[in-house]
Amino acid sequence: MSSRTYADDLFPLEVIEQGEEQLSAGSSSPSGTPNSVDAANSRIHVGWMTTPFDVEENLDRQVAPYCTNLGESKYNFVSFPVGGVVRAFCKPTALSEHHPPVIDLPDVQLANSLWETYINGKVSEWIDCDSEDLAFATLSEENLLKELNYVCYLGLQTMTIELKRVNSPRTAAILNKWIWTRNSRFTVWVQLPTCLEKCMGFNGQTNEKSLDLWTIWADFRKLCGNFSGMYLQVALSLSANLPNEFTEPKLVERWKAESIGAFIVESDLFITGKFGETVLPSAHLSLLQSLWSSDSLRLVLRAVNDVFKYNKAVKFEWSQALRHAVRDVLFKIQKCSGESSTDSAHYLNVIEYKDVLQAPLQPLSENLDSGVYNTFEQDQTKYVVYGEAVEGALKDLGADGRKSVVVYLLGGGRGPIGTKILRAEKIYNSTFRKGRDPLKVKLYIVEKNPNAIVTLKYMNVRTWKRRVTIVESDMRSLPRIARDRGLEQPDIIVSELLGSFGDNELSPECLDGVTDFLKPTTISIPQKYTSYVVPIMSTHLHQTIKAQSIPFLSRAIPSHGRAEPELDEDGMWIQKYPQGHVVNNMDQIYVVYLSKYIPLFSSTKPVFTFEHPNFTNSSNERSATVEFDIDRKADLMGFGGYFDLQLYKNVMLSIEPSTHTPGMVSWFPAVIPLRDQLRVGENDKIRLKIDRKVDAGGVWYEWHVEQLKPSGDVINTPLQNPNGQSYYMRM
Ligand SMILES: C[S@@+](CC[C@H](N)C(=O)[O-])C[C@H]1O[C@@H](n2cnc3c(N)ncnc32)[C@H](O)[C@@H]1O
Repeated sequence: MSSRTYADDLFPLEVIEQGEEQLSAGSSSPSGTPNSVDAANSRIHVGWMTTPFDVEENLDRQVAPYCTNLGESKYNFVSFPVGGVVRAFCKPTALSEHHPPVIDLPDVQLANSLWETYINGKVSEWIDCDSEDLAFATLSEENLLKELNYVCYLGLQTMTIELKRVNSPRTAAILNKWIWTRNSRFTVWVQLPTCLEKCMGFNGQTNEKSLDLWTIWADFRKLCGNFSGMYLQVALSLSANLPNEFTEPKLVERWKAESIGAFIVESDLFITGKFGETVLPSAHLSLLQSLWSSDSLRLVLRAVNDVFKYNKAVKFEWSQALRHAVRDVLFKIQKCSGESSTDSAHYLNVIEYKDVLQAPLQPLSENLDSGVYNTFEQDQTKYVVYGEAVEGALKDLGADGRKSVVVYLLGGGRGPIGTKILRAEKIYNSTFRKGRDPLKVKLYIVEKNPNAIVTLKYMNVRTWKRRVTIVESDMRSLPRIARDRGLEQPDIIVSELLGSFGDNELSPECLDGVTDFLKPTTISIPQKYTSYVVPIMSTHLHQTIKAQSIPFLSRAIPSHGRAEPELDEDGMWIQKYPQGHVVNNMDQIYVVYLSKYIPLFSSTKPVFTFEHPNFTNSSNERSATVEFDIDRKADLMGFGGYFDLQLYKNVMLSIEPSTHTPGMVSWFPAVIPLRDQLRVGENDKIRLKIDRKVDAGGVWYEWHVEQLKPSGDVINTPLQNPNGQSYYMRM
């Protein structure tokens, strides 16, 4: 017995090497680097779609040698009819008395693991559940179910079904029921042409003028209940003529917010490049490259004639041309964006957080743990800029020659900003006092987390030479404590109590609590912060938020809403969700390192602004209406939320995309979801109406969207998070 495996037999490692050099022409990547030809061969998976041109006698029983042949031409998998080629390619007209050939693709010809890994099951071409011929539609439905069952029987991981029509409600109904109710998971690739003329039912009438392929797909996935993009994906089949929606960037972009599983490329698309190599035309190449978001996407070659049936070399050229088209894409994106290049980003490994939902911290009502503080502290950028702000304030105050400045750090955590304040004193003295009459900073650190106080005391002895007065207290009690203990009033208060949406960690409420203790001249660092929003599209995020569920043993973990867990009649603790779990999921604000999304407007717009000190004691309740013009058909999932922070004068920190502080990873964007995706159209106006409400126990946002159609029609989405039932920031 040799040590060869089944897989080696099917897809041998020995491959035809001619053409490699030619294919690499123009590439600067040395062989052996992550994007070398060899690496690309194993990293980028190209499949072969079986068509009637492949059919040979007994092919349905010769799957193993057939795959081996394709493996020699560097195809990693095959999209093969799940019922076999005899059944798949029979003409609908030839279906004698509505009896199609039976499924006849014996399983034992391949090991189970090979079906799983190497075969994508293709639904028979003649199946058309939405045919106008109702008897044929019914026959198709029955047979689609048989093939879905056979996909499960073979244990395939992926299958492909072609979307043939502008409207496919019956096909969607079958799939919708299947994916939601069957306890067998495989990924469905919905094959969609990139030209409307290929869709049955399209006749170019005026009422279809606004129809596009994105809408056909978006309607179909909606009919499938927007099932998880892990299991329901679109496979774009690139056609020779690409309509506007696949060339105009703002329309192409929408696909970045969808779950794409594969690209199907027809063999007649290839042209000869300037070195005589096989390449894709530039429009197709740029479409493919702009949507190539991950090397786990699949490419599938579909031959459109049998001219090259026995020509392995040409098949090989096609597969390599496809790999070549995308092999450097991610490498270049990472290089351009400098992703993960900063020390902070590297340490935090931000890439791992892509599209992961995080609940915003509530550092006021909950005590942070050491690990969370440690994570904050990796982002040196934030602390450096805080240090610069304090230097600016010391310079201004110190200009009158005073000998001391009283600084309170409010919410000190483990003290990193304290260290920056003392360093600012040193820098100020060496720059402006030159060793004469040095300015002394009297530093107080106020912190309400008793655990962090342990660290602060340790830091005081070890690092700050006992220069710091540590006050273990909620800062809102500081005026009273200061009176009792005779503490001096601050010249400067420094705090960092900000969340991804600015005020959502209750900085305004905390800082208002110390106002009585301030001098009229006290400087607050920060002086001001503003939140911003932009409408976003992301089917993936919508699905992810909706799909969150609570395991039994977590049933009493407190929600983020107003209600608290209670002891149930059965003696077990439980957190109740009278509003329903899905509403609870959708009515919260999340923190997300956004990746699979697109903004639907060119810039953000401001929402709420807070200034400190708030000597006039003005209310922290807010109400804002933020309006955006929509320039394309899209599904609005909600809003990306950001903030910027004016620390002192022109010293700023920002996560607002156009002014983002370089290298700072302390805050990922906030996401304010809508309960359902809202279909918006070109020239619609959407208005986010958002309130910040405050009561004795806490703060919450309520929001909804008003959609104004060009016709004058107005659609209102339901009010979200009424009374803070799902998201309530406790004081
Ligand atoms: C976001 S953390 C920042 C910690 C630290 N300044 C840093 O930048 O690493 C906010 C800190 O403020 C503390 N905090 C929040 N509200 C407070 C309050 N009302 N009084 C005192 N400390 C508070 C929290 O316990 C936490 O340590």
